[in-house]
Parts: sequence; structure tokens; C-alpha cells
Amino acid sequence: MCDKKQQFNRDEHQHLRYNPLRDEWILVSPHRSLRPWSGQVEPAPTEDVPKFDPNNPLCPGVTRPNGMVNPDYESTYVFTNDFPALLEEGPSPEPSDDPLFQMQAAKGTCRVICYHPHSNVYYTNLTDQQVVTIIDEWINQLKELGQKYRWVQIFENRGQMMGCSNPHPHCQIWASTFLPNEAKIKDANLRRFYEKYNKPLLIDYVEKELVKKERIVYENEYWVVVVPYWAVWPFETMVLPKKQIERFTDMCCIGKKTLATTLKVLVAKYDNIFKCKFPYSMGWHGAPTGEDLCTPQPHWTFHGIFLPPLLRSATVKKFMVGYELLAQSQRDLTPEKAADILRSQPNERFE
Ligand SMILES: O=C1CCN([C@@H]2O[C@H](COP(=O)(O)O)[C@@H](O)[C@H]2O)C(=O)N1
Repeated sequence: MCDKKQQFNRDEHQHLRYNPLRDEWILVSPHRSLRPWSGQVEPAPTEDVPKFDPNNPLCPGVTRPNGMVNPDYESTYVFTNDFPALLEEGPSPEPSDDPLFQMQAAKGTCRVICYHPHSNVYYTNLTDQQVVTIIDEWINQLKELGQKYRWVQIFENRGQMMGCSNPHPHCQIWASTFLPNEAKIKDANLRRFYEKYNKPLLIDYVEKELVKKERIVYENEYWVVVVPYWAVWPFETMVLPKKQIERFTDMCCIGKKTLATTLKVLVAKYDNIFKCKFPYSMGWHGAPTGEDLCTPQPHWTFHGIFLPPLLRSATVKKFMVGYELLAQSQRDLTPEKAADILRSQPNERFE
């Protein structure tokens, strides 16, 4: 007798999920993590960061290795990276007519934004207004650099696991004359969706997620945090606006205030999972700038992206190696389970 055809259950059975932002698939293997959630909480070594370190080149009043003296800044502070990956000037390579050996000019600038003069603060113990000040700085930088550069990537690496070399609260900006790969791939897929459905993909997506309520981590008047249906990293999240905006610079005052609250809550939830400073790379994507400032980019919706590596504890991370590098991304923990775990965390960070 043939066995009863098993009913597919996405929480139990292997399947592929489509990521429309990248036009790619991810393998989901929930059967591998059906065992009870074994997220043991091993408190990571608490990094007691002093408020001020006279040897930290990001601290106010300190002389950096290149001899520049930081001002006694009392809010955010921005300086050009002393070791930039992109320079504003430089010779361009000759064009090549060999399709296999192509080069292009690359110009840009790299900056460091210090969030606050004290080294022992972060979103979760800053006031909403202090976080709005950081958001205003991001917007000012995009306004300025976006006049000249096609892509202004604001990003933050948090924690040593993410290669963050300095505990002082800060982020980086790399602005480039070229559209980087991630932006180019996203632009093409967003444009294709918009041309087919006459609606921005991410607004259609956020509206459907608000109805499904299966992957929502947190929401308020203006923002929704979800673990994307197609998430690759275990606790990957997206910060999505409920109303269409193309760029950071389109944000209204309430949008900034509610985004500040959203950041504080999301980071608190992350840190509460394993009672540690949850490492991640995070950044913001919006419509390209530079020459694209002159034409409407209705296919683009401004959004935030958090890409954290931790899987089971403060010290056990997901490795994107082997199959993920040679075949395609794969995950055990489903996005829905990850969203449940994040949503169930308190909005305030553990003491
Ligand atoms: O004196 C310094 C120290 C660090 N930096 C820059 O600060 C950045 C620190 O950022 P990360 O910790 O995310 O790597 C890094 O890009 C590094 O180049 C300076 O520009 N000057």
C-alpha cells in the first residue's frame, strides 16, 4: 500500500524560496532544526568599554595616527577615512576590447561617522533624540555626497566578529562614482517588478507582510521590521517604511523619530536573544543618487538591512561556506521561526 502522500509543511519540509530583489533562490531545510530550540544563552564576555580612551583615534580630542587631532566633538563627528578604499582622484585604466579582461575607473570617498563622543553608548542607551541626531547626520551625508556620487553606501559593522576594529560607536560611508553590484542587481529587479505591476516591489511586499503577520518582528506608525521571506542569515531583518519613500532624504520628521525608536527596539531585541552585543553588518539602501537624482526612481523604496551571523548562541555563528559559496544560500531555521524568536524578545535591552 503506498504511504499516504505527505502534506507539505513549510515548517518541516525542505523547499526553495525566491528572493525577488536578487532573482535568486535559497534552500530552506527546516527538518534539520526540528529539535527543540537549543539556543543556549552563554553570555558573551562583556566588553566593558570605557567612556573615553585617550588612545582611541575615534575619541574626541585624540590625535589620530596620521597626526590629525579630533575636535572635542559633543555630538556626531565625521571625518574622511585615513585609510580609504576609494579616493576622489586618480588615473583611469585604459578601455579594453577584450571581453574577458575588463577594467573600469573607480573613484569615490570614504568617511567615518562617530555617533557620539562617549565610547560606552549605543542606540539602546541613547535617547530617541540622540538617535535622530545620528539619522540626521546620515541624511546630511547622503544629501552632500549624493550630489556627486551615484551610490552612497552607509553601513555599520558591529562587533569584532564583523571585523569592527573599534568599539567607539561609529559607522562608515563609502560613496562611489559607480553603482556597486548589490545596488545594480536590486535596481534591475525592482525596475522589472515596477514595469510589470506599476507598484514598488517593497511597498507591495510590506503591505502583504502586514496582512500575513508571519514574519513581523516589530512595527510602529511608520516602520515595519520583518525577517524577509527570503532571508539568508538566520536572524536577518529588513526595516521597511509603510509608505513609499525613495531615499533617506525623503523622510519626514515623524519618520525620523519613529525610525530612531525602531532602531533602539530592534537592537535591544537582537541583544536580548543571547544576552550579548549582537554582531551584524547593517546598512541602508535607497534610490541611486548623482545623475539619478534628476529622474524619478519610483521603483526604489528606501529600506534598512541587518545581516547578523549568529545562529545558536553568542559564540556560534552561521558559516556561508561550502554549499552556500558553490551552490546557493541555505538555512535551517525558517524565517518565520526567526521572526517569532525576535518578536518575543523584550523591546528594552537586558541590563
Ligand atoms: O585613525 C584612524 C583609525 C581608524 N580609521 C578608520 O575607521 C574605520 C573603523 O571602522 P570599522 O571598525 O568598521 O573597521 C576604519 O575604516 C579605519 O580605516 C581611520 O580612518 N583613522
